[in-house]
Amino acid sequence: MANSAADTRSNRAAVQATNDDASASKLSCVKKGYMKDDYIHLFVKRPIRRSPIINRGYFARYAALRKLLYEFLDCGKNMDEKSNRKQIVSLGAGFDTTFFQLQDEGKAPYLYVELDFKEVTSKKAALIENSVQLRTKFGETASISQEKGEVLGEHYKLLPVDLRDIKKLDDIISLASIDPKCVLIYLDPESSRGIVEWASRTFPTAIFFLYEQIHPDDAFGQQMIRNLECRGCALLGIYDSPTLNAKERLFLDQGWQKNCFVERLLEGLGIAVDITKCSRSISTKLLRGTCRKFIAHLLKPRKDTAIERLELFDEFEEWHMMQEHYCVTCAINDALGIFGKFGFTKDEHVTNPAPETSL
Ligand SMILES: C[S@@+](CC[C@H](N)C(=O)[O-])C[C@H]1O[C@@H](n2cnc3c(N)ncnc32)[C@H](O)[C@@H]1O
Repeated sequence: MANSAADTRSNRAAVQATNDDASASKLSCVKKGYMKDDYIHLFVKRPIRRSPIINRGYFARYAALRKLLYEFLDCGKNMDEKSNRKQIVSLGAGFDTTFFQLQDEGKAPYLYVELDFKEVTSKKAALIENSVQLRTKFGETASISQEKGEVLGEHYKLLPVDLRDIKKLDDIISLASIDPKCVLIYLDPESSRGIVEWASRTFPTAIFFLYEQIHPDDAFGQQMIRNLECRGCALLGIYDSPTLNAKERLFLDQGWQKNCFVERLLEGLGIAVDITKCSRSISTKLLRGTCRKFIAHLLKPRKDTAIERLELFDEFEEWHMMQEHYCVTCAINDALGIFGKFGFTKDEHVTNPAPETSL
């Protein structure tokens, strides 16, 4: 679809505003104790308290990405330092603070590149420039330009680009000095064939991580689409790959290697439950158990936070339905053979349990 036609259906400003929404939701989670982030408050003008179900949804997304991110950073540890230089490219990075957190944890990759619309990167560059806490993360030699919407440090780059402009993406790769060898790319919320194909062609040793919506056609899905359209953010890609299979095809057809996996988070973790197979009272009990296991899986090995005790929560059916409409795609190109069995570990299975199962 031509950019201008896509822009009419999915308003550019509204799409950019999803970033403010994401940042406010993250801050809400941080304030409730779901996760730690010492920086996100610097990017939020008006803090909002989100409902428990939204907090949990955000936390799940954060925890899933974090789990795979750490796994990626740990891959190839037996290689020499130079051949194992990891790079992360965040497509539609918004005001994400992962880079700052990884630095504090001593886990920052060799290069971290963030891309977004210029309107967003300019605001981010301004916020970085005006905060000592953020500015000092990039070293003495870094240059920050609000006007260009750029931050250029030795190990971090923030650059403006419209992701639909594939030719520009190639220019960005050379501008950011990205070595195509080993890269983690993640994208949300909108994917397109062009970007998936471009990434596969450009990076022979890479993992593409994508977290996004599926099943636009059932009642919950239709409501989800309506809500986003009302805000001017049509999910332009969802009808093109509305199911797990279609999502897998999208990546395989665009050249990603076969060991790509696409899963609903619950299935990825081996804790999916088919609630149509149990009575209502049992299903509530099961869903509560699934919810608990879901969080426990995502939190491993962090055992210090009992997420369940943070907020009163009893919307298990709605939570389950919501999770059924999001999936994680991890597409892998492994020319260097370093990713092995990359992915979620499925060590606990509760699929279609017998009705008498107690949790
Ligand atoms: C929901 S926000 C997510 C921000 C961040 N990744 C996070 O998790 O907090 C989506 C971001 O994608 C950006 N985005 C969407 N379409 C884009 C495009 N065509 N080019 C550049 N950025 C885009 C938006 O501006 C927005 O900042």
